[in-house]
Amino acid sequence: MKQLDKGADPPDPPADPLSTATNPENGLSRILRLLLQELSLFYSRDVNGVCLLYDLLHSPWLQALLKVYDCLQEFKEKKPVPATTHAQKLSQEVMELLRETPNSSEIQELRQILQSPHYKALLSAYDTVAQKDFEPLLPPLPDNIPESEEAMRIVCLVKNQQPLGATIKRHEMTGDILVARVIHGGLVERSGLLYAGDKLVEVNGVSVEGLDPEQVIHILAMSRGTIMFKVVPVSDPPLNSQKMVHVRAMTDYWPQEDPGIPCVDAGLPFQKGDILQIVDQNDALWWQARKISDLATCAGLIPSNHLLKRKQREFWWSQPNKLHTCLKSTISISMEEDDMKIDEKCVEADEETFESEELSEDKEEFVGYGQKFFLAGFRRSLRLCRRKCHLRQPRASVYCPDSCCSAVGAPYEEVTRYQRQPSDKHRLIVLLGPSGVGVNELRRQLIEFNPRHFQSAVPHTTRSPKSYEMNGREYHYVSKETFESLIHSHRMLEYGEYKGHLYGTSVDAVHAVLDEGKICIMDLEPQDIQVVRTHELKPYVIFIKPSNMSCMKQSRKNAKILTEYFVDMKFKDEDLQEMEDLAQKMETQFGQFFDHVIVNDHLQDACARLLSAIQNAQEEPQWVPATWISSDSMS
Ligand SMILES: Nc1ncnc2c1ncn2[C@@H]1O[C@H](COP(=O)(O)OP(=O)(O)OP(=O)(O)O)[C@@H](O)[C@H]1O
Repeated sequence: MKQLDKGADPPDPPADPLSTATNPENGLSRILRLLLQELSLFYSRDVNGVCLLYDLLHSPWLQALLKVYDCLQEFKEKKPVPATTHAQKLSQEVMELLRETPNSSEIQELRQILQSPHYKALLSAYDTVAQKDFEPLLPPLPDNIPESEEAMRIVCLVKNQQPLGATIKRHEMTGDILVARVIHGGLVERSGLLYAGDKLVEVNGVSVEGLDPEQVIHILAMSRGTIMFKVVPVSDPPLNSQKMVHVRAMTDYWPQEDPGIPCVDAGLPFQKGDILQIVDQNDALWWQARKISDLATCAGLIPSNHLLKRKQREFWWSQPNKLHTCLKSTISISMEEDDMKIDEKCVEADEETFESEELSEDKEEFVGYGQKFFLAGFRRSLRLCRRKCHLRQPRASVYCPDSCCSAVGAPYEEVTRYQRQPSDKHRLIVLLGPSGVGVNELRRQLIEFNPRHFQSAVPHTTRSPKSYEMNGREYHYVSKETFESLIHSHRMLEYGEYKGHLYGTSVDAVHAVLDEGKICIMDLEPQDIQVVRTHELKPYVIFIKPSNMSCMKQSRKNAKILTEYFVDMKFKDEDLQEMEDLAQKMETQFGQFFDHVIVNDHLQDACARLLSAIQNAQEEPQWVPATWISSDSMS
């Protein structure tokens, strides 16, 4: 922005070239001009910020914007009528005249413009609007309408490629065919002519009395062009005064596989994690919703919260062999298998050897921005402990607080848009993925890339510090009693036991990073996601996924899997296959919690995508559980 010298006289406000077009008494441009005059008095006195404000208000773009606004206001007030209702005819006349005029480059250009299909279409649209020629042509009313049919309404709809957007049903007692529901955004709803509850009497002159709904649907399906309905209107058309609600689907739903749906074609399939806009909850069983990724389409039917919960429960009980989240996670099973597959020829080393071998001090420390930084939270014991997460029995209560049935959980989670303000703490970044996919590698790369911006929380342990370690640097060294009291007071976000010692990350350790204004990057097992999903931490969960097998074989040629043994081993094909299987299980079981998915193929590409995802999470509006925001306003 151009700054003026302080103390200098401000330039005169520019002449208003559009003043004849705007109302000089009410226009915003005029108010702006007066404001500029006022400000010019302060300008010479160099009052703080006035120069900046003056320059802003003086900027040509703002002035132009306000003039456009004034013109639109004036246009609105004038309620303009079309200058002509026959623009196409006028254009043809001009073409005739041009033919008689001596040729020049301008005339040629004008002729080209008038003949271009876009221009012709524009004039045709203009004429249609000017002549108000867009109402459907209604057939004449029949002459011999009996007295008793006075309450009937004749509705004509012009069918296009899309479905009509309404469902019908037969009244259980009277056998009447009724409009069951009108789909939001569909042809029927947009026409405003038919309502849920209207009784169909005739369709295209055919009486529907005694017909099955399927037969009526067949008549409708066979109809082309205009369809005429004779209906007895419902006495009180339902008013849609409902608030629009957004939810995250916590489960998949396939209408084709649901025998209970009233109309399969009207069903909206969705997958866990999809954000849905619920536009109608009038029906206790079937709601209407759109996917946020596809708001232009008309709404579809989805089971209500109550109904879907019932379906989930029935599904679960009918499939006793299917793994249930509250019984045992798929992850812990694979971990056990993993343990059993370890090569027996390897010689186990003691923990001390691991600690000093795997992360010698030069790996934990690095210099960036002329400063020494320490990498906490990458120790082997802690990572191996995470793998043994199934030892953490008490965590099951998070999934199954009341009974096994409640573990099915709410099928929809209400969400709202959240935009982090610059003064807010950063959102916690959670990385998760199958073991060996590269979560720690990516986390390390991020921190090394910008240690002043990214940091891991310092974990807690009950093991005693080694001679070269410092309390609060590698770990917070605490007694078993202290650790357990942190667990019982719900201060541990994740924890586990490894070789007789407890390891874990506390919520306070995460806050310590966030309080420094940094972004805390956390590596988590998926079953702990629920614990970190709080309004205080507002975690953004990024799932790190392996790429396809051939790409993995290529990229992991020199990579090593972390093992419980002294030597880390190279990836074998079975390891990569296991990683892929585990990734799939994680997506199936926890995909609803993932805010973003990154395929870790080429390390540098994956890092770049991770950086951009984190930036978006902190700076762009995101869908978060509505409870996070309401608890913000309450606090
Ligand atoms: N994109 C990649 N290309 C090549 N090698 C990679 C890539 N990502 C990670 N690696 C390597 O793969 C190995 C395993 O990665 P990492 O230690 O980060 O796994 P992890 O997901 O943290 O699992 P765990 O915690 O079980 O060790 C490491 O040697 C790492 O350098």
